Amino acid sequence: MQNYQDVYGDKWQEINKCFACGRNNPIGLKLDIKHKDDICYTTFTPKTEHSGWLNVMHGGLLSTIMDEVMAHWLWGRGIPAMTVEMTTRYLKPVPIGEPIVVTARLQLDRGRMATLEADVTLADGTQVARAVAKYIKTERGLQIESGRSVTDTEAEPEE
Ligand SMILES: CCCCCCCCCCCC(=O)SCCNC(=O)CCNC(=O)[C@H](O)C(C)(C)COP(=O)(O)OP(=O)(O)OC[C@H]1O[C@@H](n2cnc3c(N)ncnc32)[C@H](O)[C@@H]1OP(=O)(O)O
Repeated sequence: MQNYQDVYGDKWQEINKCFACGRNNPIGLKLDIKHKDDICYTTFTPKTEHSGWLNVMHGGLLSTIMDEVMAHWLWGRGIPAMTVEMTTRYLKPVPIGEPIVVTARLQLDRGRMATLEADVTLADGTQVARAVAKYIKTERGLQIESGRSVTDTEAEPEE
């Protein structure tokens, strides 16, 4: 199965505008997501501009990072997939300025659907959030072209 890296090769990071992992998105988080054994993980230190409540990291942003790491678990194993459902549990506030580790692993892989779980811990190991999400496998993910959603098996890369 082909994914974007197979198609775009070295140009991938130039083209990838993902808010979470794109190196070429000026307002993105530029996450560096790593794979190890049966997990996928990243680290992130929230800054003031990532706040929700005073001195607390925004919960939606935390969910974004968990979603991204879970999605990479699949994509990194050659399984392009899109998020269709996600449930997040916020256990403790994440303080601005404190590094977090976000880890994802596979829960269930059945047919077109994969269920993944993620958790977020502080440097001292305290678990501050967790999530479970469902992903539908797609040929190479989806692209929105001209305001229309298409499977990109129909669309060729421009360069
Ligand atoms: C290294 C490179 C890095 C690259 C890394 C890239 C990272 C990715 C980015 C992070 C992830 C994202 O943000 S993804 C962006 C947010 N997500 C999206 O935009 C997805 C929007 N959704 C869709 O476009 C659509 O739902 C699709 C295309 C995914 C699926 O549509 P479809 O093909 O028509 O499929 P559909 O019939 O609806 O569903 C197929 C089957 O799944 C079931 N199903 C559907 N949803 C659910 C659900 N939530 N829970 C249970 N079951 C479900 C249906 O009942 C059906 O069962 P049955 O009838 O077959 O039994």
